[in-house]
Amino acid sequence: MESDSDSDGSHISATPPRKSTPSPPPPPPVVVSKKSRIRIKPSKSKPKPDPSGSSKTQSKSDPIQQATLLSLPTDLPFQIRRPSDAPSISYSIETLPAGYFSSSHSASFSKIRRPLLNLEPSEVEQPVFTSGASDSRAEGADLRKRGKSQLPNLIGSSAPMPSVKPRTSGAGEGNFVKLNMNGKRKKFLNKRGKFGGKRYKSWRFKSQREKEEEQEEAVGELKQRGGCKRREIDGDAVEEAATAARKEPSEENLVKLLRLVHGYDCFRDGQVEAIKMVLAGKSSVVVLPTGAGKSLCYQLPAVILPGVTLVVSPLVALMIDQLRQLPHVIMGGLLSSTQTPEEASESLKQLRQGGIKVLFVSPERFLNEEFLSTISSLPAISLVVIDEAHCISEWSHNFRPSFMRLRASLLHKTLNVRSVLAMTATATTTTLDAIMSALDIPSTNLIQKAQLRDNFHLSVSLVRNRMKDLLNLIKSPPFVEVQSMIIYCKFQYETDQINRYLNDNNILAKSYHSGISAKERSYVQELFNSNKIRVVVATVAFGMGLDKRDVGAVIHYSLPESLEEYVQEIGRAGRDGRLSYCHLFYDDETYFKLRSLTHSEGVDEYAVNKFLREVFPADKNSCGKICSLIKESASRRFDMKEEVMLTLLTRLELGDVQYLQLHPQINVTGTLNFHKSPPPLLAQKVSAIAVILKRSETKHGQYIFDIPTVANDMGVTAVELINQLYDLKLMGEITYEMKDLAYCYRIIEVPTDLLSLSADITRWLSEVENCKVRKMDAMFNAAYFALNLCDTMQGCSGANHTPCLQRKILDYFSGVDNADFCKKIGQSSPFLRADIKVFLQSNSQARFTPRAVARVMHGIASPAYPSTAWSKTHFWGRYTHIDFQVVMEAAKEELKNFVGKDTL
Ligand SMILES: Nc1ncnc2c1ncn2[C@@H]1O[C@H](COP(=O)(O)OP(=O)(O)OP(=O)(O)O)[C@@H](O)[C@H]1O
Repeated sequence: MESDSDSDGSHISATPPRKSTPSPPPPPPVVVSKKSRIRIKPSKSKPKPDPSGSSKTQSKSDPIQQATLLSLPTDLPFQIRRPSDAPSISYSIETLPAGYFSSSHSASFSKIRRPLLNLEPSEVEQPVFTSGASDSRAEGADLRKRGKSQLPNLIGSSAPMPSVKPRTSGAGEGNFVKLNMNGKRKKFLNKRGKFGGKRYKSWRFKSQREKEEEQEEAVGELKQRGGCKRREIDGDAVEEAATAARKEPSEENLVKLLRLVHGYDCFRDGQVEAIKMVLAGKSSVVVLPTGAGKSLCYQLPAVILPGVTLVVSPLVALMIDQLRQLPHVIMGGLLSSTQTPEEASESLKQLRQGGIKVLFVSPERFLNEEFLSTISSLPAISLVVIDEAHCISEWSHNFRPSFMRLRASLLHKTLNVRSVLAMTATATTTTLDAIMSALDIPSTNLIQKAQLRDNFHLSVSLVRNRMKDLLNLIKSPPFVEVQSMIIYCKFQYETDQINRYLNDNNILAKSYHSGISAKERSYVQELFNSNKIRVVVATVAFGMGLDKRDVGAVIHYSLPESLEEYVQEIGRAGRDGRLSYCHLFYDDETYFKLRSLTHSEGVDEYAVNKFLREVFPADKNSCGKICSLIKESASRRFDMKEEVMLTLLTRLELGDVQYLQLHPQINVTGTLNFHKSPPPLLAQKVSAIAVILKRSETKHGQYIFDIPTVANDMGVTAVELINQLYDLKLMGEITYEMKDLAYCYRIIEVPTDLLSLSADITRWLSEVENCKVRKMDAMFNAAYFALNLCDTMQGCSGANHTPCLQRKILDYFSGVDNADFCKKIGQSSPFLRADIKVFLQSNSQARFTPRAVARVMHGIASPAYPSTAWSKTHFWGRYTHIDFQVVMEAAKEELKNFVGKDTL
């Protein structure tokens, strides 16, 4: 999810020849300027290159796309209406006829309304506040067409678990289109006539292009669902069964409800336990394997419990998928940063009015005052679900600082939440401890099953000629029989290369990574789901939450960064319970590169201290002030990735002492034009304008100002100021633009001893960095062990390494540390010091820290030393095989010796 290996690191080249090259340009000066925190002058923004590259042209001439579009049904069951006199908000609500469900206990069954959200599934929810003034929204996905498959219960032991069925050629059942349950044909009701199909309630004119995109997306959704019709649901029966289960949550009553709501016959392993725990109001952690059906553990309670269920998810795309997968009796909603403020307000309004039963939110929402006050004013939050709960822990493979906000104190005390359900498929014992302590969940409330399904056939091989090896693998049994497969790569450029290579070899494939547009990504997913392509070649960006049941194989073209990542990714295969094949290619070189990348977020005490000095102004009276840190420029100044800065700020907010309070990210540089009243006249009426006139610079008749500065003067929050400006804009008085996305915060307490605070934080960050390295080593060692050291008596044979890999994975999750048997990484090199010396001499105009030098030697780009400039040096990536700490130590020594240099 968060891993930058999707985008970073693709620059890493093989060790270049030793020859002298021209010196790269010096990095930006590493001088801290206080002015940089509050910027008045707008910086010239360069047009950004289209990350999708030529994807648009490509998709137009794409034969698969053309074929798909040509075969579109002409009688699609939806209409698109857009009145011309519409304000610029856009959402759509589906309303079932009143009385479709009669409910006495809550609004949840009275009608089913499904908001159509105008949003793009971006990779990660960004905690951003965007002004309505400058919004342009991507097209929405139709979230209503969610045909629910009715499938045999194939995974889990409480349910009848068939012996793992082998995958036969063409056995792909397709996704989502299973309609047969218990051998009986279920009735499906086409709601088209009844509900008038899809009704877009949209009050804004959209461009022709937008309309086309919207149609394509809706069609995609329909196709993704395989044109599946809805199951008829008897609302009264659901209501009756829910009431019975509320009164007596026996397994019998729960199964009755399960049949009605989900169409399944029995629960899978762990589900009943989890559901009973939730219904008893006990907070719990559920650790079940991928594809085991964790979502059902909150979906069914949501039908039974009277209040709202909040589901916190790390990815917007994941939230959208989960919203789609909600059973039809549950009214779902979503709050994400991709919505306009109006859309978000509409969701909150619906929430307040009882129109939403399950709300998907990003953890960043817990920064938003309006959201928090709405939540705390609700009569009842029955349940908060934390999906992918490992994100809470810095010891997981996917730590999200924003998840730190979800602590027991906030959830229980401030928001009065009844119980919390934390769910994950991949948590080590250390991660689990961290989750349980953050959420205050007793160990008795842990529901944990084996973290690996038993329908995987795992194999490993050493890379010789990677592309050819891959092709041979796909063309030989059992992979040649597999209808639907995913190939995971580390770098975006690899996915594109392999995609071309496979298509050249008559294998229908598409690549998927965060560098292509959201629209194209969902298009690829749609082609895959409808079995129009056989292979998706993807980075880590593809996968989480992906529930295509008939994926029969996952191939790792390069090593994952941790066993958690490996387990998550192979977990996309075999979700139909059949045997699925997972092959891993590995080699030392990739391991070295990836191990280097685990150091890309490391920082030194020096940088942390510099950061803290800028976060906390020298001004003694700064408590209570709103400050901001412009992300892009600060990232370069401190040579810190944006995520690292956010981690630091979150720690300053949520650590032992609360030094600051984070606010939503906003663009902090405003440029204002007056249109009706003369500025001084308007200033007499509106205090915001008076302050802006006082605090702004004028340039070409425009007023340029810093939003936090004006907000501080007015004694309001930045968001309140923006709302005032927005009102003036609607009145035609002004127009404005905002830029320079920044972290915003209010200072609560200025630390007295910055030095020791820096030392503490740095120690913590370096433990996190080491933890990542250990994860990488454990992954490599498991593969190495399977191939080289495995005791074949344990059941491994030939290409089958299932028994030993399974054991390694389970040991790893249960905390058995057996990763130390293979030490591939070098601890010394005779030429290292000499090379560093030459490097420093040939770049004498630049300033370095030991870490900056080690990064160059390891081929790791950083904000102040970008690969565009530094990968040209022939030392770039030359020492990936030597431990990063060893290189850093050597750099420290050389910097000390380097006469005339600031050794830092
Ligand atoms: N009791 C059940 N019987 C049959 N199918 C079930 C049952 N429970 C869940 N499923 C189905 O199993 C599939 C996987 O469920 P879900 O997406 O909740 O898995 P998950 O545990 O969240 O997996 P991941 O961690 O990989 O996201 C879904 O299609 C779901 O409908």
